[in-house]
Amino acid sequence: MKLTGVELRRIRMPLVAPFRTSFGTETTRDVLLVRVVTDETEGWGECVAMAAPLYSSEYVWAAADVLGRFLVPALAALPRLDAAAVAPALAPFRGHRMAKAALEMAVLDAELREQGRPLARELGAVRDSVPCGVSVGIMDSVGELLDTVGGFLEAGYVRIKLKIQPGWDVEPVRAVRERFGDDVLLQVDANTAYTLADARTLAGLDPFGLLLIEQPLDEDDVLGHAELAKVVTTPICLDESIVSARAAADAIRLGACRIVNIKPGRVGGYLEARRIHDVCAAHGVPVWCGGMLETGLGRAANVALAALPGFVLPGDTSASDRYYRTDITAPFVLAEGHLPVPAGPGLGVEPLADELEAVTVGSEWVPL
Ligand SMILES: CSCC[C@@H](NC(=O)CCC(=O)O)C(=O)O
Ligand SMILES: [Mg+2]
Repeated sequence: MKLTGVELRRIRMPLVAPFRTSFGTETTRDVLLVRVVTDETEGWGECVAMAAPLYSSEYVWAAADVLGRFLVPALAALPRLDAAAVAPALAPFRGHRMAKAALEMAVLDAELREQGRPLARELGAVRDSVPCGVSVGIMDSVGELLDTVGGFLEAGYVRIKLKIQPGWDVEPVRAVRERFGDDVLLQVDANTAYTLADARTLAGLDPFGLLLIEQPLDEDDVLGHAELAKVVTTPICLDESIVSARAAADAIRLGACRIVNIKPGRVGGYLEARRIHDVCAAHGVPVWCGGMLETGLGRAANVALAALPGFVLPGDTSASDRYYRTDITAPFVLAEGHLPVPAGPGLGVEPLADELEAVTVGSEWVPL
């Protein structure tokens, strides 16, 4: 393939309801899309960076800048373009994994479309549908939380994840257990809101049979998670800390986690995500696919990834209507708690022109 054009497109997608975590409340998703045009076809990538650097150091304006100023020109200089060449070409530029992931995703989509191959098959999928969990934000009251959880269980979600923070942890978990019973698959996500001094509080979650406690401590505190794992019996799962296959191997060997949340955007792309899957499988560590409120483009790729053999826990791969009234692709609709793995070439989905235009707030072609 020869790169002939790259479009950076900004869209704004209002959420159906505010989504509150320990680091803030999201009401509208500010998304950067990357469209790669080659001499043969085109492909789409989605950057998962948030509007502000609150989940990680990346944010959407910085991603757009580093793509336009450094990453796309580095790709344009390649004599031959394919997805495997992207990460090595971008390696000299430090960090910016979410920006790099979006560009690699677009090149991968274009390459696979040209070859007529589905992403799921390219990654090594073994399933044609995946069981879906759902992430539930921090609420103003336990009553509101119980109504929300009840609605998602009604909708068929097979696993509930509750966002927690100091002061909103044991009580909401206890209330969900008391209302919906012990059989509901239940886990929590702290988004780094605790410190080792909170070990006792976190151990207070142990009686509730949670699948895992996700990223209780700071992204950099791998040894702290290993210490915490000696006090808390619920398995520790890492998200923000796992930025690469090497980070996954180190965290597992240090005893910092027994489960890994894989997010392709966080780790630099779907090819690195597969490497993390393989490292975890080699260590007998279960993985699941995390989410960053993706549109149908990222959702399609995440569902394909979640179909790999090591993804044995339901992921945050919820239906389009969990966050959006109207998606920019054909919506992902939950059927008996599952989403179908796209079977078409590349991502298997593409933006719907009218829906995409309706949410577009900016577009620029990067000079090659
Ligand atoms: C705005 S919060 C994004 C990061 C968060 N993601 C989720 O909770 C799942 C979001 C989704 O369903 O896409 C996480 O730390 O796992
Ligand atoms: Mg998380």
